[in-house]
Amino acid sequence: MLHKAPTPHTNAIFKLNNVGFSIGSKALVQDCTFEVLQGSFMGLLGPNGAGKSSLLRLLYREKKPTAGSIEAFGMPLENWSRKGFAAKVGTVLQEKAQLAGLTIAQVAGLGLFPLSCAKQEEAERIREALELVELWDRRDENAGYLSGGEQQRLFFAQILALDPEVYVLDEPNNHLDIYFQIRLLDHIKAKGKTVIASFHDINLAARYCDSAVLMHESEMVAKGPLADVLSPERLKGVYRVDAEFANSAIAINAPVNQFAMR
Ligand SMILES: Nc1ncnc2c1ncn2[C@@H]1O[C@H](COP(=O)(O)OP(=O)(O)OP(=O)(O)O)[C@@H](O)[C@H]1O
Repeated sequence: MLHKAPTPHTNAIFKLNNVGFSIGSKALVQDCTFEVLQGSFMGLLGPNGAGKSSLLRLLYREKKPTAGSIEAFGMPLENWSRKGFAAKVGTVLQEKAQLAGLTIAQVAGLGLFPLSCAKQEEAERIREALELVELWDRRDENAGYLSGGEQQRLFFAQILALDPEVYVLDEPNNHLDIYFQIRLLDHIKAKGKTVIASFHDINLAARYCDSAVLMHESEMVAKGPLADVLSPERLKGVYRVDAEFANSAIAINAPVNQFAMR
């Protein structure tokens, strides 16, 4: 459990101070204290059910913390107007909206409302984003018929059309083939924007993240450079694998028998 006060940074985009989120008696997030610095690409790591999506939900304001506080751009998160916040912080989420009845181009433009830009600029943003995810030629098709990976590319197009200051990505590589995983995340990384993204693939995280927060059973158990966060002890205790993370890659020997660990 980490209870240290956050060190002051003038360029912190998000500042979390002992943040917690519970539903009834169940704690989904506990004692999270860290900062997301401007221009950093931060990975949110941890096994299934660790609390990664729940924490991201607090950052993009789908839920409110039940303990602690979050600041965004130097202001309490709850003080931001919906439109002001939506212009600065974009998301690609695990849960997918219902797309049936909307065209691919319409879905790509759904995130643009906070910009209030002219129709022509809107159209250009949508075109550029759909070309990038290679769905421009299919722009008039029903988005509801897209495959899982194609839908994920469309959600990338949505955030890329907006191109916010902060990208909040919940398992961005979900459903994507290896080409699009690399193409889309390379593109976002090259922008130099602030990114906080949850990952299951540690090697993919290593390619992009300059820092990481590791969660386990709803608590933050480590933060810092990825290589420090993913020590062999933590890989064993948190991920339950006998493995070593070195030279930006993970070498897994074997899963750890949880009964043998007790
Ligand atoms: N509405 C809810 N009510 C009760 N428990 C919930 C609710 N939503 C999530 N949980 C539980 O909270 C825990 C954390 O879930 P969360 O989705 O944040 O984990 P995660 O780290 O993103 O997992 P994964 O890697 O499997 O996507 C899980 O045990 C989940 O079952």
